[in-house]
Amino acid sequence: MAAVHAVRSPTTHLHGGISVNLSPSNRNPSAVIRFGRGSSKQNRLASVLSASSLREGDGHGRDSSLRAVEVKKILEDSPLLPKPLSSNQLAETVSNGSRVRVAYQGVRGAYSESAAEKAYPNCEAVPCEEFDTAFEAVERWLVDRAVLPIENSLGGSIHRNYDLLLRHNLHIVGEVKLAVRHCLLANHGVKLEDLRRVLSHPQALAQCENTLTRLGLVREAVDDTAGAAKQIAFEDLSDAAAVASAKAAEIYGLNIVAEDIQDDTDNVTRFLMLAREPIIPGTNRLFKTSIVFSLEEGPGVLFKALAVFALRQINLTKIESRPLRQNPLRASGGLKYFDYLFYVDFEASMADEVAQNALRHLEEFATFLRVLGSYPVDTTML
Ligand SMILES: O=C(O)C(=O)C[C@]1(C(=O)O)C=C[C@@H](O)C=C1
Repeated sequence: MAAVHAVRSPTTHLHGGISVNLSPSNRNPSAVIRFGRGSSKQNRLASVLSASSLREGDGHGRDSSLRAVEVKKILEDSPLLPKPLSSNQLAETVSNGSRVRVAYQGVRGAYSESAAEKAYPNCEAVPCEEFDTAFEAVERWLVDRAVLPIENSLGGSIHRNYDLLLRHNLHIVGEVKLAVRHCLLANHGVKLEDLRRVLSHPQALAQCENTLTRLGLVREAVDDTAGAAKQIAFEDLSDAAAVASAKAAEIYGLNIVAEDIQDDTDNVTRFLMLAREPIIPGTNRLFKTSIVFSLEEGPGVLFKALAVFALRQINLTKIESRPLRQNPLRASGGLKYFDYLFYVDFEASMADEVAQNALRHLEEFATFLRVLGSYPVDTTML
């Protein structure tokens, strides 16, 4: 593989984007939560209720039953009262009914922006500089949701997001799969043979390994694919191209020099939808559950852990191990072992008794276990 240089993209902060100062003193949820004046419905309710309390004592007459009907109607219509939750709705709307604000990593034209729009049609997609920032933006109520990549069919896992899932307290409320079709973008007038360098997100560079090697281009890693396109355009580079989407070409006024340059036509990235609250798992559609656990050291312990699913015919769709950072090495019998966290996705809803039994069984020998979310499977790519 040709050399990869780490280069930070120029100004990855676009208008409307988030670059939060993450110091604790900056916790100010009032920046996004507004408490408006009472609505006309509230005022109507208040006057009906005060009229009824003023006339307490005559509460069995015709007047009072009319008032009861009126109060019931106002309450039913009121946006202030929580509506019964349905597991389908929970992933898609915010409680005040306004447009969902969804954080993603990158700048406009990034694949993550398209994933956010696929996950929450009609949302306001909010660009963030880092994955970490997107997590924090949800936690601090600056946005309602985050949509972040977790794995790609060619490049594998996005390890950073596995680690952040554990460090933060968000819940997985859904997944979305996006077909990723990479283009080689350059300034107008620049031909394929003029190119010496290629800029992109490391995952995107890895997904186009064969084409980039064939073209003999030196890889330069930047924060996101669209950021690479932006840099090519803003610096008017004539020896460099970006691996990015056709949408990025349109936004930054670049020419598509080559299309579908990924190593396989089936290039799919899976993104997680994250929220402050979990959704209530259902059994009305295909659900998946994501968990993370750690185990004691010993022969066959991982085999036993995975057997709790096999015994119950539960299909595993993903397993990933990551070093346990706070405690990466464990000493036992004079030896030092690496300590791991295991992330497992399985095809069952936490509403299913069989899934609950499997986790109860796993708890018997896991040293730590957390359910990251139980959410509907994205079946659009099946
Ligand atoms: O750089 C982008 O456009 C992104 O959205 C990031 C990202 C990733 O992190 O995997 C997302 C989808 C593609 O797999 C390539 C890059």
